Amino acid sequence: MIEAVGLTKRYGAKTAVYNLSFQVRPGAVTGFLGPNGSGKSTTMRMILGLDNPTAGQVTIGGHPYRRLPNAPRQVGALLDAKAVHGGRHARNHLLSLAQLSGIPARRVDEVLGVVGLQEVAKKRSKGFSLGMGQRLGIAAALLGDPQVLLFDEPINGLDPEGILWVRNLMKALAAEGRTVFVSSHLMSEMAVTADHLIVIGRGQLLADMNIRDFISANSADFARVRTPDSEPQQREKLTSALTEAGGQVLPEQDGALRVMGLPLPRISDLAHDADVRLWELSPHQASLEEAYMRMTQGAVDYRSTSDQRAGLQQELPPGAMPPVQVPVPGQGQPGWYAPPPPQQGGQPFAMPQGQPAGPYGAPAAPGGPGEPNPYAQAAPAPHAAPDMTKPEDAR
Ligand SMILES: Nc1ncnc2c1ncn2[C@@H]1O[C@H](COP(=O)(O)OP(=O)(O)OP(=O)(O)O)[C@@H](O)[C@H]1O
Repeated sequence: MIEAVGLTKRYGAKTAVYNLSFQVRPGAVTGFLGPNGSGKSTTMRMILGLDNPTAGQVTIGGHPYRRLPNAPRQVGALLDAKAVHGGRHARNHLLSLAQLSGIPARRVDEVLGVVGLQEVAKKRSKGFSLGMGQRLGIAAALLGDPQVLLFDEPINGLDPEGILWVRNLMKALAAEGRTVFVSSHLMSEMAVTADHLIVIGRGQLLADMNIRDFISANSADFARVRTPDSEPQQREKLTSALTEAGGQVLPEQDGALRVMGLPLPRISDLAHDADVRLWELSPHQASLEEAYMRMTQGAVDYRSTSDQRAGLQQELPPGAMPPVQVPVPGQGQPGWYAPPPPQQGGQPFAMPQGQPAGPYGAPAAPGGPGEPNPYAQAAPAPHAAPDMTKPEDAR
């Protein structure tokens, strides 16, 4: 198990991680999510003893990484797939790592088989594609057959087959009782890989919960309603009727309506009363991506603005209408993924039970690192898969 308590890291004036406390348990894939620059890599580096915490501590099996006996046999990690001596053959790279940790050479050939790089084992890694580099990094992580595995963005650059392979590998490792901690930005992938989620924003804990609970706590169920495409006035009429009845109505990109706050039979009755025909009326639950966007929208450091193409717009011919601006999720529309929170007038983020609220809904810092919270004034806010860890002939 990995356990962080009050973990804080500052780089000069920059607080990368603040008062982070969590546990990563064995036997599950734990996803580590957060916007760009939220402190995921810094946290992983501190877990692996590559950075010293400014305050707090993090242990693996009760010991800080640097005091773990024979750490490379207990903990494997993929942090930066590019951190490889490019002039070395893939096999030699793994051999040198194995020798440093007293791992027999035959294990190198095993892990090359597991990650599918046998054919290129004698090729220099500087000629490797991004995906091949990721596979080599994963091979290095598996070398010591460790009980604890950390992967920072393991599917970066992988093709669909590679992504599926990593997904099955993570699940298989967890099903063997290992601790698997994996960061990713690909929500659709996390939704099908992780059992548990730890979400951070601006270095602070936003959520630590089972993936199903996370989605239901951070998303409002809604109905998708569609009126005939050729009759926009029907859509407007229905929007007014639903809004008057207390529903919240948002346009979907494909012309349908997203309706919250009204049950499906009531929407049907209101449409009938307004003499509006429906082409679609369906229940919908938000995806992990939507739940995640809702939770992290107050903790994003880098936001895009819409491209005005100043001076580059072609003048419209006389009488021509400008094109209709279709809303694009995440672009200049902070509320797109974030309809009103499920709890009326409540805290927009799911809170770990029984903890007082800190900024962004993160737990406050009870007795934390003993310093003021640097963000206090900040912006508003398994079924067992086949054993993929062994070469096919050994399964
Ligand atoms: N060595 C360093 N010196 C100064 N600032 C740093 C250093 N390492 C990280 N930071 C800063 O700390 C913050 C957290 O960075 P970190 O790389 O941990 O985020 P991340 O969640 O892994 O981001 P991403 O998803 O983009 O990889 C960022 O603002 C980053 O600029």
